[in-house]
Amino acid sequence: MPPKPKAQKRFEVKVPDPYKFLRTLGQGRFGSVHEVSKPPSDEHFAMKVLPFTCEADFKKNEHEFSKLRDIKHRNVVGFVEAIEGDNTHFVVLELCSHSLHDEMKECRDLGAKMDVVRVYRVMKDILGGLVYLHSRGQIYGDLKGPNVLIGKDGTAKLGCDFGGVVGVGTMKTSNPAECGTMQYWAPEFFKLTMQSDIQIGSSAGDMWAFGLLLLELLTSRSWIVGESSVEIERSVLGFDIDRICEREGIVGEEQTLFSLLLCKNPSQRISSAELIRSNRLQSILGPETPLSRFYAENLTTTRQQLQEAMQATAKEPEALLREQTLQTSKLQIQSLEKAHSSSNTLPAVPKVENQRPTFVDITQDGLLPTPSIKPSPQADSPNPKGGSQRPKSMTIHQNKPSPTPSVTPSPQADSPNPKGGSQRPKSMTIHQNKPSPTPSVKPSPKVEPPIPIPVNPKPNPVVVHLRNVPNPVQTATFTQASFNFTDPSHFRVDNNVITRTDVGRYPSGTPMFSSLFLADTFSDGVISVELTILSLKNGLGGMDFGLMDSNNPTPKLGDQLGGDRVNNSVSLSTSGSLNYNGPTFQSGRECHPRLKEGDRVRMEVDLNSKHRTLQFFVNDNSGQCYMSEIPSSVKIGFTVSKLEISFRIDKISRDFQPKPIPQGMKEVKW
Ligand SMILES: Nc1ncnc2c1ncn2[C@@H]1O[C@H](COP(=O)(O)OP(=O)(O)OP(=O)(O)O)[C@@H](O)[C@H]1O
Repeated sequence: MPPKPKAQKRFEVKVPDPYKFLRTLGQGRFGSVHEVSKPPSDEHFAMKVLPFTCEADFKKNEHEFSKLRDIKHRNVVGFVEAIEGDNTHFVVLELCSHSLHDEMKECRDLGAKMDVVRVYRVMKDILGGLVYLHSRGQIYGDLKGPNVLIGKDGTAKLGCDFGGVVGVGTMKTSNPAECGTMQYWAPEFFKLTMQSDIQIGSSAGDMWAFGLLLLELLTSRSWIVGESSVEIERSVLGFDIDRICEREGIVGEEQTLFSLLLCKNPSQRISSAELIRSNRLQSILGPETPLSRFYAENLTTTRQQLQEAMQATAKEPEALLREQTLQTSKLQIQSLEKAHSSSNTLPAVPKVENQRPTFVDITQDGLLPTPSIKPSPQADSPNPKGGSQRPKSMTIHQNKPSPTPSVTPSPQADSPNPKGGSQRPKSMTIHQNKPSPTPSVKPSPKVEPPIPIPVNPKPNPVVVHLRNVPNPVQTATFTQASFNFTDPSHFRVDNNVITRTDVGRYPSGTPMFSSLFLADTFSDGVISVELTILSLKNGLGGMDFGLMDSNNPTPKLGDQLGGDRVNNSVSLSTSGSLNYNGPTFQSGRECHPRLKEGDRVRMEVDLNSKHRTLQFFVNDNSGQCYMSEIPSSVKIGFTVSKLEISFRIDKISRDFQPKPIPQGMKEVKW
């Protein structure tokens, strides 16, 4: 039995009246931060508890508060009051939802980059705060991700940092460690550290840090590295923005912006006022429309907000949203099709021998009366192009032993179920239909009448009326309809292509993971699910493909298959790592190279073998490890990040001969 984790003690922090302690938000270098309420009002605040040990510290704090009292700007965290306690200052501040660093970390954990529109939106807010401070002759002095807080409405704000710098004056100290964060120091500051009473920080220094932060957000990595101050100094002085732009493919207006921000000569560096006047950020963002503003601000999609945003463009909201997702996924599919048909790399259409597909009722959560389905004559006809072209529509059929004498059922398909109880059909395969002409997608931004939800006119696909689904998806053409969506509003399902549809529709900080599962529970047999990654939006999207113990509750928004909130689950993530959260430990293990667009991923689950194994194949290649002793009853599913991704489920098969585990392959025990 693994040792039980110790129950976490809950510490109540004593806060001055009339405030009431609610919870601890975090710990900084100079004190802790807590969420507090102020009864009888419903308002919540952040309270920084700053202990002081000497008169000098006390005076320094008081001096800083006096300056902060005058600062009122939507892009600077609001200062409410400071209360003096026993050797402690309690500083009451506007409560924010999280820090920019949290957002960056969320993306990095996924191996993804932050959405570019979001990056520029945040940077515009930060610039607003800097312009305000600089225009008052003040500097910020410690600009970095953890010091940028995100308000409840998604607005970025400069945090009030207490220590060597407070964002309200020049920093004069004999201890460089107190002066902001060395990694964000402008090159000119390093020349000063030899002096005993150094002055670090200037408005030009803020702009250097601004450029560095922008670069970090766009490229999802830190460019100034080093453990010691000597190493950091070497890294800053050797920093070459032209080379970085070349390496990262940063061109045009963006490159110009970086060269103006990250130029080593502070007198040539663009000032905050010049930058905001030049409208460079705006030109990179592109012309704003009410809708783009709406998306960019990542506001919660309430129907009212959406309609307000739509009124100006006089479009029907659902149609626009639908149109947008449709066009994106169609364009993605088209371009992939082109690439695939020219490179001939797509897998051949699975050919089902000895079995004649029949059709079973398909319902979603038992809600749907199944439309009558007739087998299409195309379903079994060979692909005239030899399987190299992606057919335009696919269906999952479930095969039953056919009464037709000419059809010999597969021996596995009819073999008695050793465990007796299961009524499931023995084999389930997705068949691909003949190519049909690709619907032409007009790239024109012109407003079209509402695009009807695509209901394939051919008899094969089953139309699933998703219930209780907020826009944009009310109906989806989906065949393996027994997909049980955790929250279907996050996905569009179109001919087995699953696309995350809610990109950019949530306030920042909203958990980004959403899951969907095959409704079947698998308790025996050999099961394989194969999918193709159609779009990772240049590496931005992320997905976890795997299984969990069928006794698990359905994961909630924010839970990630294989992640720390879904016990007894395992997944292969698009980073290529096998993530496992089991009864004894949690781990991530390198299994495959990072997945890319076009990759075919197959999960093979063998519940019949003695050790119940699980293997992932990418483009038919085995990974570095496999899993054994997986639960005896599992649910198969996906967790998709909030970032854009789409993938196509190509095949679900049962009861075939599993691939043997290669000799010497690393075993990961459940
Ligand atoms: N106004 C606020 N609203 C919500 N959370 C806050 C607020 N201010 C700070 N926090 C959170 O409290 C934690 C501690 O913040 P604090 O500013 O004290 O330190 P820090 O910025 O993390 O580190 P350092 O002290 O090195 O600057 C962080 O997680 C921060 O995001």
